[in-house]
Amino acid sequence: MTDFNASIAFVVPAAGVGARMQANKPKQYIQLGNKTVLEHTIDKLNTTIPNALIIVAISEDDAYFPELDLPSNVITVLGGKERADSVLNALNYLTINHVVDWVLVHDAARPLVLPNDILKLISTCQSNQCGGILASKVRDTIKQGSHFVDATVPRETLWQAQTPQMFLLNELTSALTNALNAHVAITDEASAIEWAGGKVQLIESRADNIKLTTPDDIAIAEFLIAKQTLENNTCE
Ligand SMILES: Nc1ccn([C@@H]2O[C@H](COP(=O)(O)OP(=O)(O)OP(=O)(O)O)[C@@H](O)[C@H]2O)c(=O)n1
Ligand SMILES: C[C@](O)(CO)[C@H](O)COP(=O)(O)O
Repeated sequence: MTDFNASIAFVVPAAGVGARMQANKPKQYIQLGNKTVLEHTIDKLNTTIPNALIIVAISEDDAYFPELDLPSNVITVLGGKERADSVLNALNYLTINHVVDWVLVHDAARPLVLPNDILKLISTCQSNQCGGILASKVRDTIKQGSHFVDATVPRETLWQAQTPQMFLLNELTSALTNALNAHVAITDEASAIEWAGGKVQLIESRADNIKLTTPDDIAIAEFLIAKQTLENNTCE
């Protein structure tokens, strides 16, 4: 039975180019207020579990990361061709170099996550001894089609997967390795666990834990980061 306070590490895939953002730099290095997207994201993880190991996967030609002011519990590994490859590189590093039970994978491009939601994910997964993901329930009517509607999809059981996604390190490493070797299309960690026949808990999160993807996401993120900063300062 894993100890309730089993060791935890974070993996942050941050090796993407951010093509859909159409910016002059990878989106994880866009400035939101006084910090970059990645610095905000790392701050949220450090606030959640102070001094937990944070493994950041960055691209080989990343000239921005060395300019950041980051704490000593942040370590980098090389990213890969796809997000899943970057995550697996980090998982393999963790497996070889550290004793970790649970790993939480969180997109660098999701700086708006709230530590309380991450803590809810951690406590639920550790209590139930089952991996899980933050997700938000679909609120709009969902249509399927390309240029015309083919069908309206019942939304009662539809969720939008977010991150962090939390699993036992050995379980996720094995599932992701096997899924990628089988050339399975993996867009999140849960997909690999599902493919391997594992269970994934859905833990409801806020809809504003968005992944910065296209230019219209920036204004939303700037507003929400400023709002969170104001609320944190008011609480102190
Ligand atoms: N080879 C890759 C691709 C993506 N990511 C990371 O995975 C997260 C989510 O991926 P996505 O939003 O798709 O980022 P990009 O791939 O950079 O975006 P785009 O598809 O628009 O290029 C991001 O933090 C991104 O940096 C990564 O570590 N390694
Ligand atoms: C992991 C993820 O953020 C969950 O919604 C999403 O799958 C990442 O997709 P992307 O195409 O790599 O941004």
